Amino acid sequence: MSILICGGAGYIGSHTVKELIGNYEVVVLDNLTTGFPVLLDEKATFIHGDLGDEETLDRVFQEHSIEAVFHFAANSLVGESVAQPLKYYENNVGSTITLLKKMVEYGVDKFIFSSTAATYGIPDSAIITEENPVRPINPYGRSKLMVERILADTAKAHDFKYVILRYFNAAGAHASGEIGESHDPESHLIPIILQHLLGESEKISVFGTDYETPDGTCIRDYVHVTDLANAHILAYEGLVKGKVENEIFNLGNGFGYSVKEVIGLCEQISGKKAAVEWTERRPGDPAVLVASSKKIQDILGWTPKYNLEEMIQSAWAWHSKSYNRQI
Ligand SMILES: O=c1ccn([C@@H]2O[C@H](COP(=O)(O)OP(=O)(O)O[C@H]3O[C@H](CO)[C@H](O)[C@H](O)[C@H]3O)[C@@H](O)[C@H]2O)c(=O)[nH]1
Repeated sequence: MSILICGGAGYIGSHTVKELIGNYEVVVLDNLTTGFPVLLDEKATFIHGDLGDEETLDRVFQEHSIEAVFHFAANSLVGESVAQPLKYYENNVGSTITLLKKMVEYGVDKFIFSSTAATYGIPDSAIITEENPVRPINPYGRSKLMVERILADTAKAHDFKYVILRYFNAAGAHASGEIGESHDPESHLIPIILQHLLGESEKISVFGTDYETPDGTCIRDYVHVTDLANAHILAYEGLVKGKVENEIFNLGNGFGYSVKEVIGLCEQISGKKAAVEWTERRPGDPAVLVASSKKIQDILGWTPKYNLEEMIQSAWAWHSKSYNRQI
């Protein structure tokens, strides 16, 4: 039996494939629009295709004995989702419906879904639990929340069970140094800072300095991508063993760092100084997002192993090695 990884050539998907290989057969489905061939693991079977395409899915489910699906494939940029909402609803919601229809048709009943802290919107408590109200403030968050609702309905109607993982800010690179975080164009804070420190850009921009936070910049909860990857495997094994069914879990380290603090740590680890431009707020950004991950710790025994310094160290090792490579 194999696990199907939709989006296995992307950042979090590729790190999860690395953790699965050796213990599980892995099939990766990716259309390579935001993923990179260089992140693909040669020990996994790769299918280049779109999960919104029924014929591709027929082929995947007919040719492979799929036991479960981990679904990472999505557009995930808050700013872009505000400018191009229909792209987000079409890809993140529409294509997922096609995938779910085919899973039901072929009797594949286990689903691990990549959701996001963006479903909470502007939280009314400093630390966010799964009980917090979900009021997303951008189309990206709304698209993920819509899928969460669709999963609940699907599980009521069909032989189908799921775990939803709401990630906070994924960061860091694999310990092997073989894979790491990259987007094209780069959009995420830590790679933007590290690429700048490697001389790829003249300056970095900090979006907003007037938030209600101690230093005025946004606070986020960063969680190592390998810790996220391991949470998927625990969730899947929990479904198999009947320990969990149709649950939602936050994934974060429980500590908030401001944009200024992240820049400071990157400077410290790289030994280089950043040129910073202080600019306007970016639409769709809440001031503070920090997770309580107590629920997944209690139920599945997940504990994050890496702190922010280690995330940046691993990311710096990967970027220093690979920034010249066309990825
Ligand atoms: O050049 C930059 C890039 C980012 N930021 C700031 O740095 C923080 C982190 O920004 P990222 O773009 O790295 O991450 P987000 O918090 O916007 O988004 C992340 O968390 C979200 C959940 O809140 C979603 O899951 C999303 O996919 C994921 O990338 C934000 O305050 C952002 O405004 C800057 O100041 N300058």
